[in-house]
Amino acid sequence: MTDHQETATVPAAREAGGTPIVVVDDVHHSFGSGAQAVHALRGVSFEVRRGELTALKGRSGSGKTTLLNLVGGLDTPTSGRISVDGTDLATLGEPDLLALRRDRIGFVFQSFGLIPVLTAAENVGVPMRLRRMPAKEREERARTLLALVGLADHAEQRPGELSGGQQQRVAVARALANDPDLIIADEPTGQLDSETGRSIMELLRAVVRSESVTILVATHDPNLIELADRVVELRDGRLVERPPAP
Ligand SMILES: Nc1ncnc2c1ncn2[C@@H]1O[C@H](COP(=O)(O)OP(=O)(O)OP(=O)(O)O)[C@@H](O)[C@H]1O
Repeated sequence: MTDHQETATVPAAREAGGTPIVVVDDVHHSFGSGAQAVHALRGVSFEVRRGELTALKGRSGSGKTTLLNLVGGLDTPTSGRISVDGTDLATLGEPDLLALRRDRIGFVFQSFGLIPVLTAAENVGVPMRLRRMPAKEREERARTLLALVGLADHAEQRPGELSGGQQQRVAVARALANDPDLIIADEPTGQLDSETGRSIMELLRAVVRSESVTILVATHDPNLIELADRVVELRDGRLVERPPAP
């Protein structure tokens, strides 16, 4: 862990005085019931501070994806509370959750999730289309974002014509399309070689500053964790507590 990092226990975050954009409070989540139930999260509490890159680390099966899905409003916790930007997700109906996911949160996945028949620019334009942004404005913003991620010359290429790293750059541009407050990234470097993976993390690091966005990224790659401002570690569905940084 580098000097600037802290572990995101709730008291540490409060002491440091940052405003939280995500508050996870005693969240439990199980899949199935009875003897077959899998308790993926067993009482997790932490905060994600605005304007920071928080890494969520933990071995395979520790509950990272489950937690990201809950924070992104893709699933509802079995118990406990999650708020994003001051709104308790439990108070939102499906249309409001949909609007939150569309307008306030950008998602980046391990498998890129691009639409193969669309060009890079059209893929970046998809979230803006869903918001009914006029075509000209949409195209201009898609090009600006592709330039931001270093793909100005690749706007007309389809995903199959791009490398894995380039595809993930398109996905990062798409996640930024609606100017979100928060980006949730689940193992964004999992399908990339280590050098390309590091360049994607450096890109995420850069957009935290340039686009004033907050990022919560799950990864079990120790090399990538050092680029985070703050690290949250899950083990068997529980947060690993560490003493506060000196
Ligand atoms: N839909 C589901 N139904 C049943 N069990 C599930 C489901 N999704 C996840 N689990 C279980 O919950 C636990 C946590 O899984 P999760 O995918 O959140 O872990 P992870 O840390 O993201 O792992 P990985 O790094 O492999 O993606 C695991 O035991 C997993 O098998």
